[in-house]
Parts: sequence; structure tokens; C-alpha cells
Amino acid sequence: MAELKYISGFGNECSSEDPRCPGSLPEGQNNPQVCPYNLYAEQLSGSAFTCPRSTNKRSWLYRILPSVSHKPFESIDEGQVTHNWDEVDPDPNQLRWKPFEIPKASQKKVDFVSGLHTLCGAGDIKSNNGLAIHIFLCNTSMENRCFYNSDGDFLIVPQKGNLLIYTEFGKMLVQPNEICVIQDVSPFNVVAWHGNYTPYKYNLKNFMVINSVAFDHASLLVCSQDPSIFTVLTAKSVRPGVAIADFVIFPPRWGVADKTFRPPYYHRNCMSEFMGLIRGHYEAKQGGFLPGGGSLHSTMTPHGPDADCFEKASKVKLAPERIADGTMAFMFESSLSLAVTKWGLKASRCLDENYHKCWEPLKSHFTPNSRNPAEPN
Ligand SMILES: O=C(O)Cc1cc(O)ccc1O
Ligand SMILES: [Fe+2]
Repeated sequence: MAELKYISGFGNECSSEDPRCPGSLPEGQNNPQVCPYNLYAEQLSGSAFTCPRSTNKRSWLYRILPSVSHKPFESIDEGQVTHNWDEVDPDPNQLRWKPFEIPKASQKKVDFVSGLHTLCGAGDIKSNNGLAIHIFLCNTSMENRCFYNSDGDFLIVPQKGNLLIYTEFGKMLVQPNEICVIQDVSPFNVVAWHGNYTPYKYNLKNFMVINSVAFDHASLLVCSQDPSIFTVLTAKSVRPGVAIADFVIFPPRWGVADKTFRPPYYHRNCMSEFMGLIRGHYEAKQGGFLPGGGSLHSTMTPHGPDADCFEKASKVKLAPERIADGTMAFMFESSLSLAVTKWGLKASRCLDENYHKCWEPLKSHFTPNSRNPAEPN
């Protein structure tokens, strides 16, 4: 396939015309009485009409037939997609999954849609307020079918293999370490479009991460260097500063903080945290948390570095060091309390029953008679 060309810019007003139909974008207006080439004008809105201009998201598409000219929708019974968050009793335990198994194409062909498995989520589709985390496990391309998600934005984080995604705005090749956001209806008959509501992809290696240059990784009140500094994308809730979901990454970077325990600290969080690993390892858990697996620490569930990480990071002589070279971990941090599905707990057969054991070797170092800890060697 010829190399794909991309339009650059996040949230920009972009436009595109099929080179075979020059001038297919109407000039000076969106909805002429008759469109160039006798195309149909169709608007796709991503924000309420009443949103202020600065937050207004919409695109205009000029297509051979409007999207409405489809056959009636019919329900299909396949896949493991659910929005039933009461399938199992609430589980406050720390949960970790071994790498999810991709089915073998020689046994059964599974495409992206059939390969969607809901792992956890919260909220309500009808009120358009919520979040679902699905694991996609597929081995074959979609043929003669397309997919759109009218429940919300779809952020895709591939871990293995490449995705060539055909959208009504054009094609995107998305590879591990890249992400993309889509919702697109895809009878592929769009000749031209313009607007600021489009699918996009992003290479995580381009994210400019910041970190402490003096001390502390997460000081209270002032200058909080918590993972919010690693936030790439935010799905906002109606409460200012509180996200339905933040997409956060832990990319390769420098660690230079003085007199500081540098790995993630122990914490209980009023937000829920789902983590995954695209490649390498995660600094707080060198073993057990593997690429292609995941972990969930839901609201207020305590977690933090494993015993080995704690011992090493408490003793190490602090010098500037490269952290996480060759690795990429990510997190969805959500203000919703994420419930796990039956598939997540049982049918996936990937739940790591031994996860809690990574904290078992933690021992008390309390020294009641000596206030000052010994200097590391
Ligand atoms: O739990 C985790 O490993 C993610 C995380 C990292 C960190 O440095 C601070 C808070 C946090 O949730
Ligand atoms: Fe955390």
C-alpha cells in the first residue's frame, strides 16, 4: 500500500478533498443548495450546537450518499461487550491480568468487532456519562463490515500488531506506541470534508514529559508532581478538573530528584486506575506486570511499589538516571468507580491470582529509638 500522508495538528480545523474531484469542498459556505459534483452535505457534530465557539466540534462531509441511506439496524449476538456493571459483586481487591490471549487465526478468525471484550466500566450509556475499558483480541481484518460507536469516543491503544483503520475521513495506520481516537460511521463514500471533529492518531514518543528537578515526586499542596504531569488526553466530566478519564503515560525520561523515593509512592486514590503496558516493564513492578496485561486499582484500593522495588529504591545512591528506557506504560485514571465484568474475573482466564503476593514481603523498618534514617551507601 502507498505510504499514507497525514494532516498534522491537534484540534485544528482541517480539510481534505479526494484528488480525483478537485473543488469538491464548497467555497465560502457549508451547505449550498447544490454541492459541487452533486454530493450530499452532511454535518457530524461532536458537541452540542449551543457550546461556545471555542469548544464547538463539528465537521462537514461531502458524500455520494448521506449516512442515513442505510438498511435498518439489526442486533447481532456476538462478542463479549457489555454495559452491565452489576454482573459480579463489587471487588475492592487489587486486580492484575496476565497478557490477554490473542486467539489463533488457524482455530477461529476473529475481527476487531468480534474481538472486543469488556473488562470493566461504570456509568450509563443513556445519560452519556461513563467509561468502559475493552480488551480487543483479534487476528483478522474486518471484511464487508464496518463499525461505529455512538456511545462515546473510542481511544485505541494497540499493544501488538498494526491496525490499518479505514474511516470516513481517510485511512490511518496505527502501530504499537501510537494511539488513535475514532467514532466514525464508515460507508466509505466521502469525497471531501472539513472541520475540527475528526479521527486522529498520535505517536506517544512525541509526548514531552516533565518531572521534578529538585525533590519529591508528589508533594502535597504545592507543585504536585503526580501522574497528572503525564496526562496526554482528558475526557472531561462536568466537574472542573475531574475527568471521566485521563489517558496518562509513563514514558522513558530522566529521574534526577534529590533525597527522594523516586518510584510511585504508596497511595489510595479517590480515582480509579486501570494500567496497561505496551512494552518493557513498569518501574514500580519489575515482575508480574507484563506487556499485553493490565491492572485495576479501583476507588480507594491501596497500591504502590512491590516489595523489591521499595527495598531497592530506598537504598539506592541517588544520581541522575534514565527511567523506563525502551518501555511504555499507560493508565486510564477515572473519577468513576470501575466495576469488573464476568469476563474480566473469570472467562478471560488471565486474572493473576497471586498479584497480592508482590506486597507480602514488605516488612516493617520502624526504628522507634532512632529518628534519622541511615544515609544510603
Ligand atoms: O499506581 C501507579 O503506579 C500509578 C501512579 C504513579 C505515581 O507516580 C503516582 C500515582 C499513581 O497512581
Ligand atoms: Fe496508582
